[in-house]
Amino acid sequence: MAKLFRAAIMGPPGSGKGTISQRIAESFGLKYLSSGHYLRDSIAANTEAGMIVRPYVDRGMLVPDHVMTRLMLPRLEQLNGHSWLLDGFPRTVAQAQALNSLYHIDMVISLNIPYATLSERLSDRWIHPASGRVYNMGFNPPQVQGKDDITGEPLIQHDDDKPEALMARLRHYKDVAKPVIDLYKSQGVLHSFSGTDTDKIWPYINSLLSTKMQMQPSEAHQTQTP
Ligand SMILES: Nc1ncnc2c1ncn2[C@@H]1O[C@H](COP(=O)(O)OP(=O)(O)OP(=O)(O)O)[C@@H](O)[C@H]1O
Ligand SMILES: O=c1ccn([C@@H]2O[C@H](COP(=O)(O)OP(=O)(O)O)[C@@H](O)[C@H]2O)c(=O)[nH]1
Repeated sequence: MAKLFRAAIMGPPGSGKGTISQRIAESFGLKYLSSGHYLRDSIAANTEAGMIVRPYVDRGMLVPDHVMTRLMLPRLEQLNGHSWLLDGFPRTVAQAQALNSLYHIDMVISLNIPYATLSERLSDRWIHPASGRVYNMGFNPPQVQGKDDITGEPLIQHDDDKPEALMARLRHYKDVAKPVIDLYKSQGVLHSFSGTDTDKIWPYINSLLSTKMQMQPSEAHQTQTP
């Protein structure tokens, strides 16, 4: 049976998590689970989960840990038997501890990108809400302006990508993420990447993943494989 690989990607808004995750999922066949996409989809579909999280997401506040873990852990259970990559979860130490109690995390990728780059990217970020595909008018523009390449559906911008909201989100990210990053560092699974361009960072992530995915211990040695 194929060896399973479990990873998470962290970084401030606009650091390229979604862009890099898309490449990792395509190149290495990992299932991609983004907490932000999942919550936004749930809100759009008016599900019970969506109604619970809406007040937080609308205000750009973190959803409480117990709600988040209750929503995300069953999603991971559905990925039983697959390698996966998480984006946006875990966001806090409590979430990381809940995840750690069930799964061995093989790798955490942390992205360090200068503020000016984040701000410039996000002011020009366009999203296809149904799939989460991201575009940027300079970096990876859609083939037809304002339309998703695959479905032709309209692209949208998030209100909280505007510079004023971004500054607050970044400050908040730093406070909350630091202890999570420290936790994964102490577990020896953290890999940090700095730079202003995903295309320059990507070859390093690609080669690291190629090496690590070959070096996986047998499943018998993993802490748990639910
Ligand atoms: N792990 C989490 N814990 C708590 N709340 C979360 C979590 N993941 C997502 N959320 C909620 O969903 C919202 C959107 O999540 P998302 O990951 O898209 O955040 P974001 O800051 O917009 O990210 P980015 O711009 O990097 O894609 C957050 O503002 C928050 O309300
Ligand atoms: O080197 C890069 C990487 C990403 N982007 C764009 O920057 C925005 C933020 O990227 P992403 O959504 O992947 O970041 P996240 O918020 O998920 O970390 C998107 O419009 C990307 O198309 C960019 O212009 N240059």
